[in-house]
Amino acid sequence: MRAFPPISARSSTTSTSKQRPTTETRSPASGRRSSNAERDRWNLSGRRYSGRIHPPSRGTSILTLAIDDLVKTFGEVKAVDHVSFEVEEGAFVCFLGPSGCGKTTLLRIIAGLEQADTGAVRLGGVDMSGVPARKRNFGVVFQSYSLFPNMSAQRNVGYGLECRGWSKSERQKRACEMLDLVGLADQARKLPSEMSGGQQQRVALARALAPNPSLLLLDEPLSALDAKVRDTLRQEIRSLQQRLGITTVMVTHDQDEALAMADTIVVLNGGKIEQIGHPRDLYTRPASAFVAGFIGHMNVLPVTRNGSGFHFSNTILDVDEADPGQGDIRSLGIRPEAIEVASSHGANAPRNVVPGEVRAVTFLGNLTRIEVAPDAQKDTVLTLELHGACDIPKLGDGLSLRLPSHALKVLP
Ligand SMILES: Nc1ncnc2c1ncn2[C@@H]1O[C@H](COP(=O)(O)OP(=O)(O)OP(=O)(O)O)[C@@H](O)[C@H]1O
Repeated sequence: MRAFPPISARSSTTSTSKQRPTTETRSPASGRRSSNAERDRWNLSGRRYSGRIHPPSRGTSILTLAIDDLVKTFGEVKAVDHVSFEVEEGAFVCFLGPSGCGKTTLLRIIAGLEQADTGAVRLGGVDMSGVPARKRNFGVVFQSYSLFPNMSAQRNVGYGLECRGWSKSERQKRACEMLDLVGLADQARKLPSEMSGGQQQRVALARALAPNPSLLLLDEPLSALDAKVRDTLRQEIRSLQQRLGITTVMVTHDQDEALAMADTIVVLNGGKIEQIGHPRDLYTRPASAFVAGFIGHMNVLPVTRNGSGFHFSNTILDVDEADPGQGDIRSLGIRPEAIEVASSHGANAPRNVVPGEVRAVTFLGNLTRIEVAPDAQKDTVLTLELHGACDIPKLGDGLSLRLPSHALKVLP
């Protein structure tokens, strides 16, 4: 696997190497390591691909995407508010955040479909500000597949190549290659109306990849699809992106999608970056209560603090976290899967044990989610998850919860 991280916050060290990063992938067929050329010949479903996908002709330079202090306002709304970061070539980056946080505006500025008020977008050190969208050689896939309804899948894929000067035979050959790549070789003559949503989005992806773009931009490409298709296509897009080594930026408001697909997630809130990091780091070390609540579920415990430690609901909580600091700490966080069931206790529960009452039990197949209202603080419901075959409590049961000191996080 390629060394990580592929993206760096502006303040961190940027890559100055001129060598293309080496990506090592294993052939799904043989399990052995593949060369770049070989890697190009698998299609979306991981099957051998019969044609040839030419890697983008970028020489040996690294095409780092640099977002430099971008600002975009619409009237009173600051959609993008001094955003800066860098994406190294070959990375898969997700913009994640609630509705209206500026994800799409940021992506559209990168694509050249929106003009920033100030700041710059650079690719491989070249300022793209004056370059119109159609000349940027970026592939873009939108939520609404945006296919021409009167054109076959093959013509849709080849369409963008015409204005790039490809001959008819080259276009046809390329379109067939690309449809093969996305597992639709046998659907080339179908109209979009004769295809499923998932197939149409594969055609849109094939069209975006056809001109060998230097950057792939995906704007909620899976949100119109049903859950099962979305899940399959999610894995296929990620696997294809890794095989082609194409730098990809995807907008999503679906945290599961971002966690499953991205090398790096940029969490946005109100036009600003809340945190940038590897999905695991965001989950285990959220930089703010906002990130903690947005990436997975986090139980937030309002606490007071005195000499003996943190106090929550008549319980003293020990926290391992190194030097939680002397600042004004008002809340601690703990993930549902980190909470354990303790043996029953009355009012004099030991440290880190919170007695309560079961308020909700939800069976979710592989796990059961339980909500517990602490006896001494009934308005702060704690959620925990029980896996496998274990005694599942019933509504109204008394249940004591252990909040391990190592799992409690100080929330800034
Ligand atoms: N063309 C526009 N004119 C006016 N306001 C706009 C325009 N485009 C976006 N906005 C505003 O800018 C802010 C950011 O919008 P944007 O579409 O980038 O958010 P988003 O995070 O992609 O949201 P969603 O997930 O709902 O698509 C919002 O307040 C939105 O209303």
